[in-house]
Amino acid sequence: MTEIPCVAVVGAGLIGTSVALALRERGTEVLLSDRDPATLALAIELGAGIALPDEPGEPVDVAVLAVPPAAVGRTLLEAQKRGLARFYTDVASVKARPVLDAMDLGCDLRGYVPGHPLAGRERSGPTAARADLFLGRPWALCPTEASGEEAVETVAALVRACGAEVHRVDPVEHDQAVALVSHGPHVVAAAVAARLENAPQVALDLAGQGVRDVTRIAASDPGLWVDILTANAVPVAEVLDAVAGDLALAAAMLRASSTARSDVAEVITQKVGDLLSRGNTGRARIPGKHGGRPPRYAHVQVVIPDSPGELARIFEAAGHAGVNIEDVSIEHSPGLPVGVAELSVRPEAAETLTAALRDRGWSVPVLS
Ligand SMILES: NC(=O)C1=CN([C@@H]2O[C@H](COP(=O)(O)OP(=O)(O)OC[C@H]3O[C@@H](n4cnc5c(N)ncnc54)[C@H](O)[C@@H]3O)[C@@H](O)[C@H]2O)C=CC1
Ligand SMILES: O=C(O)C(=O)Cc1ccc(O)cc1
Repeated sequence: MTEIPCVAVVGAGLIGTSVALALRERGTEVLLSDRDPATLALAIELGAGIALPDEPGEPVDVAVLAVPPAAVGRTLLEAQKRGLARFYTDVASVKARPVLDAMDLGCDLRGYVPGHPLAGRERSGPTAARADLFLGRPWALCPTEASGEEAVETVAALVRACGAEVHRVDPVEHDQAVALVSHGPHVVAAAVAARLENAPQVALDLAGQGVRDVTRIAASDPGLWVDILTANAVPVAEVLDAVAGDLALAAAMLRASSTARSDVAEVITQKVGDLLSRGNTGRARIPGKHGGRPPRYAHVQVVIPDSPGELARIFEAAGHAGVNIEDVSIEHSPGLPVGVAELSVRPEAAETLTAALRDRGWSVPVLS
């Protein structure tokens, strides 16, 4: 496997810091930069690497440009001007536009291998970064005709070092594909969530897991996403037109069914059923078990009363049991006297933690 001893990451946000943390775990030296000094300081504090010196030095093996799509071309040009790296890649969610920008700006394309990890989160910045973000996830590499073979091999080795799987795709084909599986769904999630903006409190109180699942990505940074969507405008518009067509038909059928004779209403609702069945088929085609992310942590769920200090007591109990809590999230429905804390721990510690919490009287459901 190609060795990558030293990498530079330009843009120390969610993706840049996650790449840096993943590579640090493998012993790679990482030099970080960000135009925002506070972001850079935070990424360094999190152990993602050290600051890239202002003065140019020896080129690193690979520079990862983890900036918004519209900034990729210029960032590549500046990095190449200072001789930052032997090879360059980016992580932008669109590929054709940054490649065109790089060409227009006169960048050297031989060492540049455009890339895109299909893994992310609805949060931005280094504090949301995770070393395991890319484990088992697809990562598109879209070499241009100018990309050299050594550049492609070295960037592919970096992707694998992050735990991801390389998929070589043409940039235009990539953009059409992600319009369907990422960018279109993002706008649909935002449109569903936007319905809740002025929703009555009673509706919000009744919100269950379904609406949370459908709208999770609607919590993402609008500024970044406007950049992504406008850089992939036509393919995304085509997906949205198709979704809008299905929705318009469903709405028309439902409205007609409410006033139609029962035999006609049955035919009409069948049309709605057809859409739901097509949805079942499409959903089943998404790679699941085999294409999914292998679990790194076990999750222990604890039912917690909504009272001050309860979470602190759980952490204390975990500490007494010698278990380190790697992550925690809390699911809480307003108005209910209890919530559920999900504690992420190393798999070998899950049993100890479960026993310790049950001993102290907490309810720890068995997870299937
Ligand atoms: N958010 C996600 O889930 C995913 C994002 N991406 C792509 O990764 C890239 C970065 O996105 P995130 O990490 O989510 O955003 P982020 O907002 O967390 O991080 C971007 C960082 O780049 C810095 N930056 C912006 N322009 C810069 C410049 N010219 N020079 C140096 N630093 C600069 C910002 O200060 C910020 O810290 C984008 O191109 C995005 O399309 C790819 C996969 C998933
Ligand atoms: O949060 C999620 O599940 C995502 O799917 C995030 C995401 C956002 C942008 C990308 O280009 C790729 C992945």
